[in-house]
Amino acid sequence: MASIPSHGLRHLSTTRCSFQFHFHKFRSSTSLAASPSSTTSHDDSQRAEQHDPPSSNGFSSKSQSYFPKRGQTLELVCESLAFKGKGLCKVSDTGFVVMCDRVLPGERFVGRVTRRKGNYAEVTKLETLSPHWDLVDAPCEYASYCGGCKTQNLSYEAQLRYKEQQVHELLTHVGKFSQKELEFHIVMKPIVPCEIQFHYRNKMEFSFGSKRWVPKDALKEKQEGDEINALGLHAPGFFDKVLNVDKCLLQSGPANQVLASVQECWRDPLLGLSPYDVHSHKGFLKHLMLRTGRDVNTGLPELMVNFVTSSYKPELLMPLVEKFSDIPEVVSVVNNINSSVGNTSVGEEEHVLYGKSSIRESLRGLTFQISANSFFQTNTHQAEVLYRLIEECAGLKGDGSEIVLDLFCGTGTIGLTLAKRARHVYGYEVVPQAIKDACLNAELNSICNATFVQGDLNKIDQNFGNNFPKPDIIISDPNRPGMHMKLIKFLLKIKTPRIVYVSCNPATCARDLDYLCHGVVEEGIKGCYTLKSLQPVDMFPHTPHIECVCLLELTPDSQMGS
Ligand SMILES: C[S@@+](CC[C@H](N)C(=O)[O-])C[C@H]1O[C@@H](n2cnc3c(N)ncnc32)[C@H](O)[C@@H]1O
Repeated sequence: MASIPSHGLRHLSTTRCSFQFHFHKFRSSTSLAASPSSTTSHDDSQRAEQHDPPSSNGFSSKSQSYFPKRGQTLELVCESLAFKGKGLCKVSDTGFVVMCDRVLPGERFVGRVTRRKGNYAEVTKLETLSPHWDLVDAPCEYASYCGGCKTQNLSYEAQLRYKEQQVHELLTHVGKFSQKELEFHIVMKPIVPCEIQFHYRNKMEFSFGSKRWVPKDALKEKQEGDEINALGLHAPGFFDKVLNVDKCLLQSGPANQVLASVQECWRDPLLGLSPYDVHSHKGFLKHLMLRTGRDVNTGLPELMVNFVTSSYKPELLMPLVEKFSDIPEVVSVVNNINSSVGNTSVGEEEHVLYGKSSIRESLRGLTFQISANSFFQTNTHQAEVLYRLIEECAGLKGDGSEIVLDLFCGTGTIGLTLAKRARHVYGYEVVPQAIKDACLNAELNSICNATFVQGDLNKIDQNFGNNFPKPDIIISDPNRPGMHMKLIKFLLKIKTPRIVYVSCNPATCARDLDYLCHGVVEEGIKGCYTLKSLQPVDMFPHTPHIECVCLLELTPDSQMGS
């Protein structure tokens, strides 16, 4: 990711196109001292992020007087899946809540208490005594220890059921919505499944590592002379250990072909390649990023291969490139140079080694250009579904009279898909490169009624809103921490007729919906929106992630005084 500027919104002078891009500047508050509101926001965000089970979640006074000791072993049954896909269990007799990674509902197991966290404890699974309900065979050989797909051996129907249940519980406990407000399946809709449950990811990033992580079960099979370095995915909880992976069932077929051909040869001593070591900071190869797009004319897949290395030595990479050059889908090979000790995939320079510098993808009838580091929805198939839902919720009249404010706009994809029915779209985003891409995407699709502004939405002040007309519809699509209290207060003040809140974290989503609908009680600020619908969408099968599209409308009485 590009570095996030530490101050407020800035001008971008790029006006590559003859379009009407005005790069406004809105003043940001310079004082970042924690105000009561920001403290509230932060505390709540932490609670919502961690999803500490609140007291209304079945915690009896009996359970509060009991606390298991660190190191103690307990026999437990997983009751349901909670936030981040952790199994929620209760200690028999006391009802005390413990959370455990990698256990699934119905599974009886022995766990060891590892740490206390607020009013619950975390345990690590030692042994399964009897398996969970809805057991299926996980098709991927790495599923039981790779950090990516935690629920591959849970039937897909059960995965959906638990995701839906989780959203409902968060809305009740964190969002404080009553059953009446939620009117289950009227306001809160059944989750939209993903039709494609494998090969849905258009981007995967593999790491090269000098320390191969071998799961305990596989240790006994380990042979003398086994490789110690690896190309694959980081072992859960380790920044320096890599699980060697020959293929990943979440990425496309051509991407797996490239991964296999790199795996076949990168360790050949004749090539002189070495994995980067995160401790000694020596070595050359850092990451292999594979992105799959589409030739928008033929509809056929096209692939970008991005090698992230610690220095620029193309002569070392070219023999690798030759190994997969016969894969027809590969249309672009780039090399990002990241010479810093940090291990991110964004380089300070980028060189094209073969073919084009970017690939393309189409979404909702528009064409988007994707370069190595630009943000694009990771599941293209389901993004089509998600964006259709957003469009439906936005409910634009289509007569070109309405103003859309697209907050956290990334590369402008949501705003641009709405632009043809709007008078004007204003997009706000913190990453400068994303703003550049948004302008480029507008140009590519001949969209002239869009303005993209770079700036930090966590640092807005009372002047925010002075540089654009009052919006008729606001789209807000923040990343996992949700919206800052300053933005919540702006939304409560501006009283826009409709907000479409798109969230990738149901915990912070529930918190923000509570503020918008019920108010910021600690500060005596009233809520002014009504939750009209909340639609969970499964964008990432086999993982704990849940996306939600929420429609909020201004509560009729609140319009007065706006
Ligand atoms: C979930 S993505 C949504 C992107 C876009 N709406 C889309 O659908 O492709 C969240 C976006 O918010 C941006 N972002 C994160 N924090 C921000 C902040 N404080 N101010 C403005 N933008 C921010 C991220 O860079 C990212 O592009």
